[in-house]
Parts: sequence; structure tokens; C-alpha cells
Amino acid sequence: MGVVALVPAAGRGERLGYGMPKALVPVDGVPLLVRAVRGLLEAGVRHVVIAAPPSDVATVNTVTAPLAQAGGAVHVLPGGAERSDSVRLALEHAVREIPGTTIVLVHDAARAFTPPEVVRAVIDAVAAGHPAVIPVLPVTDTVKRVDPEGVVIDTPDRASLRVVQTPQGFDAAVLLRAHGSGLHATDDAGLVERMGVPVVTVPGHQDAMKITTKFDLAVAEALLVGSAARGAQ
Ligand SMILES: Nc1ccn([C@@H]2O[C@H](COP(=O)(O)OP(=O)(O)OP(=O)(O)O)[C@@H](O)[C@H]2O)c(=O)n1
Ligand SMILES: C[C@](O)(CO)[C@H](O)COP(=O)(O)O
Repeated sequence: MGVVALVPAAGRGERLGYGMPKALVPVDGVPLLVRAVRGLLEAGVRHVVIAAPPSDVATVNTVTAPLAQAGGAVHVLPGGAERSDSVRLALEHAVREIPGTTIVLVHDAARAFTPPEVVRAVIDAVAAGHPAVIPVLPVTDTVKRVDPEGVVIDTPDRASLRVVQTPQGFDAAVLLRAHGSGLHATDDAGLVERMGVPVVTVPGHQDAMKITTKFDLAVAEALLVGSAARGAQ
């Protein structure tokens, strides 16, 4: 089973406003990207392809080199203008350069605290024969659809809604076809869905939240303090 993880990490992190690409922002001295890749390696992934901010490829190589020494192969290449471009570039690299790639995970560097159990659950479900697998959480707020003026259209039944996380896992050939389809979506499973391929869900985890804003970063720092305190008990 050849599992390769693609890590889109080329975003600018404008909403976080830290003055550097978000993937390199440290939490307790360790960049988000390093934490995300470490989680994948801990889950048993052996090849990780990182789409880095084009101006920071050398820095990303430097910060991730020690991870490769710890038993995984880490490949770094420049990402693209949009997240989907970064994923496509990393996918093309994986298919070209890593023989035997059969299962592909796509995992946001920004979801740096995703527990390895979530990664393993996604891999296991793809290995069991599902062509596309995503981790999800229930929606805890009431959600409304609104028109461009902000007037409510309706209230979808939240029992059928889910919040979607990463890693998203795919049969490699299916993901390659999805990225060559010319379709657009905000996540990789969205492309696969539009091709009519079934996408199944596994339970996500609150710690797999996407660090987007300063508030999210503060939550991540609190999570780390909490887990250090639990470890010391
Ligand atoms: N051109 C891009 C844009 C985003 N990403 C990655 O996709 C993931 C999800 O994107 P998001 O969290 O929205 O990050 P940013 O694009 O950096 O955020 P912002 O919109 O605030 O700049 C991140 O790991 C980000 O680095 C990427 O690889 N290439
Ligand atoms: C892939 C994703 O993290 C699933 O929730 C999300 O769609 C990424 O969205 P972004 O707007 O590119 O950050």
C-alpha cells in the first residue's frame, strides 16, 4: 500500500496576519508545517510532498529536513497561486517521482494539530476500497442560507450538515482524474463528488481545526499548553 501525503502549505496566511507564510508560523517554537508533517509521519505515512510558498522553498527544506531523518521521505516543491494549484502540482510530482503511489492524502499545513488517529482512519477507509474519504464533524450551530443582501433564504436541516476537515484520502487515479477535470471546488472531495464518485466520511476531531485567524492560533496554543499539562500529570 503506497500512501503519499500532499501538504498544501503555500498560502500567505493573510487572515492570520503574522507577517510570514502561515505554514512557517511557530507554535511553541515549532512551525505549523512541521507539526502537520510530524502528525502524518506518526500515523505511518512514509512520503510527504509539500507545496511550499514559492519564496520560501529553501526555508521549508531546512525546517523539514530533520523529519526526513526520522524515517520519512519529505519532498518540497513550490506551490501555486491557489490551494487547488498547489495540490495539483504536488500530486503530479507524487505520481511522477514516487513509484507505487496508490493512496493519496491531501492535508492542509494549517491543520497542524490533527491527531494521527484521524489520519489512520482515513487511510484505513481508502485501503478498504472507498475511492474518497473525508473526516467530518457535526455542525453545532444553526446555519442559514442568505442572499447577497444578507436576507435569509432558508434554514437547512443541520442534522444532515457536516464540517469538513483534512486529511482527505483518495485512490490516486481518482484524484488525478479529478484534478485534470477542469472542475472547481474548495476542497478535493468537492471535485471528486462532481465526477459522481461516492465520498464517504469518518469522524474528524476538534483538534484538526484549520488555523486561519489569530483566535484559532490562540486556541492552538491553549491546546498545546493543555496537552503538556496532561502529560505532566
Ligand atoms: N496558493 C495556496 C493557498 C493555500 N494553500 C494552503 O492551503 C491550506 C488551506 O488554506 P488557508 O488556511 O486558507 O491558508 P491561506 O491561503 O494561507 O490563508 P489566507 O487566505 O488567510 O491567506 C493552507 O495550508 C495553505 O498553506 C496552498 O498550498 N497554496
Ligand atoms: C480543504 C478544507 O480545509 C476543508 O475544510 C477547506 O476547504 C480549505 O479551504 P480554504 O478556503 O482553501 O482554506
